[in-house]
Amino acid sequence: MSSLPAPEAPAAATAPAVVVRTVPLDSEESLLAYLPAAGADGQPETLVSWVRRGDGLVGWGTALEFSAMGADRFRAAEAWWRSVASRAVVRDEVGVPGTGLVCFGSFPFADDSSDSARLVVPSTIVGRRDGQTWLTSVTLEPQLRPLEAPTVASDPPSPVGVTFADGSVSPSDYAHAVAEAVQRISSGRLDKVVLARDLIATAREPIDPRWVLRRLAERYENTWVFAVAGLLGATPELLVRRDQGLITSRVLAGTIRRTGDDEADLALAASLARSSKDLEEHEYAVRSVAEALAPHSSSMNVPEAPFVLHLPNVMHLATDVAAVSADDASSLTLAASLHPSAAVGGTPTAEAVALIGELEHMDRGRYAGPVGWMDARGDGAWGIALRSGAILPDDPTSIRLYAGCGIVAGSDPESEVAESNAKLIPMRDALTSS
Ligand SMILES: C=C(O[C@@H]1C=C(C(=O)O)C=C[C@H]1O)C(=O)O
Repeated sequence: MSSLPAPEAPAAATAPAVVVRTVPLDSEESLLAYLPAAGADGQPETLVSWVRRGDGLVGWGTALEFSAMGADRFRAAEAWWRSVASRAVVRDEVGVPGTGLVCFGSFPFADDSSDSARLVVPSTIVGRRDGQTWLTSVTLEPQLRPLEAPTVASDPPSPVGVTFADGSVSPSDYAHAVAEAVQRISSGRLDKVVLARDLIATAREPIDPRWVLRRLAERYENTWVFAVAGLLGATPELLVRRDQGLITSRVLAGTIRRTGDDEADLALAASLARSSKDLEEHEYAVRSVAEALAPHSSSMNVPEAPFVLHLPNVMHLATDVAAVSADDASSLTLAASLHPSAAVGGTPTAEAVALIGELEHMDRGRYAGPVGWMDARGDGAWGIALRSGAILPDDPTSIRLYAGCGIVAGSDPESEVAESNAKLIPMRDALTSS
């Protein structure tokens, strides 16, 4: 009888035990102001952020990190996190979602991406929820140490001499891909596919992510401003949040560009809310989220009609789905079961993802994948990494920006190029304006 291969060592045996302490912090300072400048021991990619309207989490330093690739990346990350959480010694004097042990994560969109999923446990975290601020420290030392209050960092320098160049998909390549997708949709093989393109921005000096994050937070208050392992952005789309038994998701699909004239924009918002092309695109996205959450929920509220979400650059049809959690699936497990939603993949999912692989000619990396945070209880929030860019790992002066659009039977290639340009505005402006 041939012997079976030895089972893999359980991750719990390898994840080191961390000591975690959370204390209240008396502060009204903006969270992003705490992020330290990159230095010899603080490379820019160790900064993490998940901030909206002043609340959220920022962190720096790396106590632990994990990476995984391929189709198994979510499961591997979840297993690692459980092992870390089970071995952690935690003293939490605040006790709300986001205190105690917390990781930040970012996942590639595609199973075959050459990029890897990352989970990071920062050594210092400053968080705020409903005006209550706290400080968390994570160490590998067996002793609890007294915590030092974090200091407000100096203002980050603005990027200098930024130029933009086509990435792997030029606007005309993109228009061709959209036209081809419309044909495939007309031939009945699928209903919707989301196609994306990229742009490379290059500065004269390494880009300070803190500059970008501050600009995004100032201008895009209806978004979550995120940073994980060099991926930065301001996403208006919440894939899923689990907060003490309540599950929520903000689904976006259906977009119109803003003109800058408030009255004209109101008329456009009304036309978006009536547009059958956009309502159809939106319906696919809402349905994909409701179906994926159903097995984990005891009751769910899906509003019948979307509202219009106003951002400075675009307006979207939006639906907030709410559900009561029926099992102990963590926020990451929920995010994994929702990914890729029809907002960034298409309908049906398998056909759409295959068509993206065929027509897009680009590795999305972690763009359009889940990005967010999770605590030791599994509560957390995961956005879809949109309106974002990834600092090139081997060239910190450059960042690859991405934008995509949902394509349905009625889509027009030139309008989709224009829509993708509008979706690039937040990151372009954050890199160029003073
Ligand atoms: C794919 C992106 O955005 C998604 C596509 C949308 C659309 O096509 O209407 C709207 C919001 C997002 O779900 C992006 O910003 O890159």
